Amino acid sequence: MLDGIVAGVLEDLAVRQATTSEADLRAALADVEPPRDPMPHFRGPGSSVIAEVKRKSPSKGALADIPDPAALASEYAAGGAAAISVLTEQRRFGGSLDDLRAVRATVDVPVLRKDFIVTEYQLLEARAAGADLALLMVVSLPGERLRQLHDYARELGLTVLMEVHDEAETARAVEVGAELVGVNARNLKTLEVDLDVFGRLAPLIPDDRVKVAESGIFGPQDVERFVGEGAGVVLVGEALVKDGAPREAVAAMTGITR
Ligand SMILES: O=C(O)c1ccccc1NCC(=O)[C@H](O)[C@H](O)COP(=O)(O)O
Repeated sequence: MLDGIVAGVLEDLAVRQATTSEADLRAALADVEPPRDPMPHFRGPGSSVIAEVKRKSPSKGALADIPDPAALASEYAAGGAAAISVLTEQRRFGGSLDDLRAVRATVDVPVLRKDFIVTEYQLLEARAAGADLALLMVVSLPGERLRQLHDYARELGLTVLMEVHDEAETARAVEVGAELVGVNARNLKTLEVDLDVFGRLAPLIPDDRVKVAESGIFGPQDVERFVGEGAGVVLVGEALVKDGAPREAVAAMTGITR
């Protein structure tokens, strides 16, 4: 599954690279607002929510139309979301960098580019589109590539959300110095969701890092569980895009303490 997604991402990337050079993106950086730092909020008391704009997914198919991603993001922000995640992958998730631009221009909170990032170009593209954070998935970045992309993202001023799903990936994320470590309950190879993964991996992440619980979160009771296991932040997609009252749904998951 993951290999297929990344192959499609690389094909689409080649098309964009043919029309927009790295030099063009670098020039565009001059006109972009400076990055917003999510870490002070993430380190504050109680649970922070990263609320996701997600139209469809390989595991669940169509989730929500979302004709106006900026309007949905505004509702999330009004509910107290600490950051907005925008899935920019097009083929499987129906997202785009235009979604990210629209969201970033509308909300005041930091915005995450959620995509399958395996090249420096994609990081440059993210920042040029206004992203404040970028996702790096340890599983997709072998050897030195993880450190190289992490360091490059930091040079661009991006906060890295480094995603792991097992013990070996967690050790690599910690070793690289990731400040924000996301434990994805979803196995991206099988798409199975196992909510016990966070409790298993969280003790392997030093307490000076911020721990993010990702995927399969459907309400405050799930957030309470993950906060109890050490999460400072939860990342929620499906439950929020399908909720008729996203502002209230975010508010109910925000500020939960141990
Ligand atoms: O969501 C999927 O089916 C998926 C499949 C393959 C790779 C990534 C996938 N999702 C990305 C995410 O990590 C989630 O969108 C995010 O954690 C929110 O999950 P959820 O709250 O369960 O929608």
